[in-house]
Amino acid sequence: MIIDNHPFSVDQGHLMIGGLNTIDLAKKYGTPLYVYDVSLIRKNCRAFVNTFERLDIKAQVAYASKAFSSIAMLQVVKQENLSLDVVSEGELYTALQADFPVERIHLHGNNKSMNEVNMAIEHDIGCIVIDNFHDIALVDTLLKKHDKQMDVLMRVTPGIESKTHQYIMTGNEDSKFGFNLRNGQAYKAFQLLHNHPFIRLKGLHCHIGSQIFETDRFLMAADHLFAEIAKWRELYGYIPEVLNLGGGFGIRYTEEDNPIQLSRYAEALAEAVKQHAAKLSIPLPEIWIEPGRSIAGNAGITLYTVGAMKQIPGVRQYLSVDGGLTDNLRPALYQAKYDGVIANKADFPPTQTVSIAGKCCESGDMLIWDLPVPDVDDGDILAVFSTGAYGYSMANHYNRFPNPAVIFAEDGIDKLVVARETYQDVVKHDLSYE
Ligand SMILES: Cc1ncc(COP(=O)(O)O)c(C=O)c1O
Ligand SMILES: N[C@@H](CCCC[NH3+])C(=O)O
Repeated sequence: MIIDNHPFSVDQGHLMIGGLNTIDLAKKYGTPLYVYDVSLIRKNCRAFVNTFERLDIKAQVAYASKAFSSIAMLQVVKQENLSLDVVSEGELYTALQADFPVERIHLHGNNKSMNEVNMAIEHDIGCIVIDNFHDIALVDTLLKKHDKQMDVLMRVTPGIESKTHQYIMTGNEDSKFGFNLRNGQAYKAFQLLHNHPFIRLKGLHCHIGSQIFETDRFLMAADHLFAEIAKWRELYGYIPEVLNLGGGFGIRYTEEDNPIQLSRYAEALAEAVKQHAAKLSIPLPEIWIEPGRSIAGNAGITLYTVGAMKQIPGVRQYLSVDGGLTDNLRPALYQAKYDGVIANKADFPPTQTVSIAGKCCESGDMLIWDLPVPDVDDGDILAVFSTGAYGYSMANHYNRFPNPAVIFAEDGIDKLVVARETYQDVVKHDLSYE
């Protein structure tokens, strides 16, 4: 049985993932628990890689590790031959611990520190994405100090409002990211970077936002980028080797979402870049993309144990679980919607509508509003779907909750890949004042 397009089966009423029974996993590892179907992570990686291969286009698919970074995750991404986008020393450190090939790591960030850039240069990572004039000065100084050269991309802001939540738009005019194309900042930055003695400007980068369903805004971004490239080419003879069009490809969280197939994003971008390059009579640049959510999102679920239930007659039935905004901040931060199922009654017909509350001391700590469910008992297991991206990675310690464990499930084998935090972990940096 397929539930709402999520490729999870049901066996004797129990939700299965990666060939494993979610109820057994909840018993073995406790809840809340993040569980990933590793074969789905691999399938998502391959959807992009295979499309570019089929189109015979030189490309790099860089997993945006902010979506979910852990050593095991990056090892899977490495096995699938993807590249990697990191935005901090912590993400870069995790990549190094996973023994990720350094030449395929790209460093982002709108306020890179000296330590971050030093670490990137010392480890000879593949490329730094220059975001602003502060970055240019920093990278210039540190490359001189190390007496090294480095490939960079220049991140530009095309001034496009993507159709998504305001907090996750990044290509609009009023954005903290990148050099604005419209007001001439990008052109100024280009003049500093072009023919620089240590910095090799390999091309341009643009990321318009996250959880975007249509291709039209990506194509619009490509139009803006090529208009600028045409100018730089005419004035300086510049030809980009790489064009990075970012990530942001939308996924299904609930039935309201209608994402297109991942391969169609890749096809649309490839076609647009091909056409523009032909029009300018320049060689086809290598196409890089940076999917995060579309690699990890649908592959992950979170299991919770149901506890208190509160009925307010004529108003609402609250059903509280043992996690909440500490393991999934997205509903509280973006009013994000999720779908779920009572995992030990996965094929039971719904008899009521409930709202799933977290256990944090916040009225806004609601995971799902109005979920149809069968009769629910204390101790039932709730599975929330599509929590694989920006769930664990945005987990926090509000109310001093320890972070949950992460399990990888593949071909019927479960593997603990991030241990559950203990209360000792929670207080481990606290110092006494007695
Ligand atoms: C520069 C950059 N690249 C890639 C991503 C990944 O986005 P998504 O997870 O939506 O694919 C982000 C996040 O929005 C980003 O800021
Ligand atoms: N954290 C966001 C996406 C981050 C985008 C990164 N620039 C989300 O959960 O939707």
